[in-house]
Amino acid sequence: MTPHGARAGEDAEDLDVEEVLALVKNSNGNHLPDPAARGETDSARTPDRPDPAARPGTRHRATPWPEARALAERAGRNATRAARRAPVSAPLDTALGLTLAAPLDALTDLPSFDTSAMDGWAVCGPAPWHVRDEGVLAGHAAPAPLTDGEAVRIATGARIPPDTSAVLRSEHGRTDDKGRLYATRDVVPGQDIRPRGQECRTGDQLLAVGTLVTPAVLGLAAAAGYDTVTAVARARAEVLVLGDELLTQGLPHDGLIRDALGPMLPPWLRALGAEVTAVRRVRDDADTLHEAITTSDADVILTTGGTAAGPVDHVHPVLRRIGAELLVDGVNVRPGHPMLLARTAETQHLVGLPGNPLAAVSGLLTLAEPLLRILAARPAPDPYTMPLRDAVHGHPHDTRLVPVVLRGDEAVPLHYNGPAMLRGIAAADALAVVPPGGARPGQETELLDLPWASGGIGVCFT
Ligand SMILES: Nc1nc2c(c(=O)[nH]1)N[C@H]1C(S)=C(S)[C@@H](COP(=O)(O)OP(=O)(O)OC[C@H]3O[C@@H](n4cnc5c(N)ncnc54)[C@H](O)[C@@H]3O)O[C@H]1N2
Ligand code: MOO
Repeated sequence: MTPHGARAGEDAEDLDVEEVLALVKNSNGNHLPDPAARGETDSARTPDRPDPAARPGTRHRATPWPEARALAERAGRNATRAARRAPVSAPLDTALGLTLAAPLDALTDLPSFDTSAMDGWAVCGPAPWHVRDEGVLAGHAAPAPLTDGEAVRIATGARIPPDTSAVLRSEHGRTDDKGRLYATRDVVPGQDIRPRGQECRTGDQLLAVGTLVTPAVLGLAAAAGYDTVTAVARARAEVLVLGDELLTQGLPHDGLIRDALGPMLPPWLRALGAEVTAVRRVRDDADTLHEAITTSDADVILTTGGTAAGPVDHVHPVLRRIGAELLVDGVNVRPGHPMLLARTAETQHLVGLPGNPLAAVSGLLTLAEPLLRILAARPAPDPYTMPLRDAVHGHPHDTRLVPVVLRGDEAVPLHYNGPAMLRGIAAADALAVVPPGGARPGQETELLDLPWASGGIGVCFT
C-alpha cells in the first residue's frame, strides 16, 4: 500500500499518478510493443540502458515508428515513477481534461430533497382540491405540510411539501368556478415527484479513479457538492522555438518566414493534457540553447528545429554537452525522421521536433503524445483502421504519416503532405499510418485522430 493509500479519512482512496496509471489502459497492447517486455533491440534501447551508438561521435540507428512510441510511453512511466507527483485539488473551472486521482463519491444525496419534476400542483388525497393562496418556488423556504384535499402550486425543482401524494402537471388540472382543482387524468401516487436520493446516496461512487474530466464530469461534480476535484497534476511543458529566420508577425520577406510552430504547439499540447508554461524563441546559438534547457523547470521541453546536422543545428551538441540520455535519436517515419527524445534530468524529458512544420506534427504525435498521455494518466486511444480511398506511395523502409479526411467509411488521402507543408494537415481529420512500401486503394490503414476531429477529450483545448 502506498503512503496515499494508507491515509485515513476522506483522502483514503486518493491515488498517486502511478496508481492512476495502473488503472487506465495506457498501452495499445501489441500495437505498441513495450521494448522491456520483448527484451531490448539495437533500435529500441530502454531509458535505463542507453543506446551506446548514441554516444558522441558514433553512428546511431533510427528507431522503428511503433517502438519510438512505446519508448516515449516508457519514458513517461519512468518519469512518473521518479517524480511521484502528488495529486492536485483542482477547482472545477481549471479541471477540464484532467484525470481523476480519487473517486468522485457523492457528497450529498441527489436530489438532496424530494423535488417536483414538473410545474403544476402538489396535491394531497383525492380530487377535488382546495388550492392554497401561496405557491412553492424552487430555492425557497420549506413549505408547510399539505392536508387531505389540499393542493399548492409548485414549480419544477421546488421542495415537495410533506404529505404530498403526487404532483399534477399544470396541463392536467383545471379549476372550477369555485376555485376547486380537478385532474383531467388519473393521478398515480408519487407521480412527478423526484424522491431524495433517486440518483445517488451520499457516499455512492459516481465515477472511478482514472476518469477523464469532461464538461459533463464538471457538471456532475458540481451537482454532487464538489468545489474542487482530486486529479493528476498537469505535466508542465515549455516550448523552445529555434531559428533566426522566424518572424512572429507580418508577411515573409527577405528569406525570413513566419513561425508556424509557436502558434500551433501550445493549444495542441494543452489538448494532449499539458500545461504550457512558456513559449520562448531561442536564436541559433548553442550557448543560448544550453542556457534555455538547463534553466527550464518544465517536465517536458519541446524544441523545434535544429535537429538535423546543419551548421546551426545545435540540439544534438547541446544535449551531449549536458550529458542527456538520448532515448530516441531519429525515427523511421516520414516526415519527421530527425525527431528525438532525450532524458535531460531524472524527471525531465526533451522532445526535439524537426523544424519542417509537418515533420514537427509527426514528432508531436510520435513522441510527445505518448509521453504526455502517460504523464496525464490518460488511457491510450483504441487503435482503429479505415480503408484508404486512394493508393498512397510508401517510403521503402519508413512509416509515412499522411493527412486524410474521413468521408463515409473511407479515409481520403490529402495532397500537400510534404514535410514543410501544413495545408494538408490543416484540412485533415486524421493522419493515416502508411506502412513501408505504401498502401493500395481499399487497404485497411491505421489512423491517428487529431484533437479537433475526435469526439473525446481532444475537443477540449483548455
Ligand atoms: N543533409 C541533410 N539535411 C537535412 C536532412 C537530412 O537528413 N540530411 N533532413 C531534412 C529533414 S527530413 C528535416 S525534417 C529537416 C529537419 O531540420 P531541423 O530540425 O534541423 O530544422 P531546421 O533546419 O531548423 O528547419 C528546417 C526547416 O523548417 C523551417 N522551420 C523551422 N522552424 C520553423 C517554424 N517554427 N515555423 C516554420 N518553419 C520552421 C526552417 O526554416 C527550415 O526550412 O532537415 C532536413 N535537412
Ligand atoms: O523528415 Mo523530414 O521531416 O522529411 O522533412
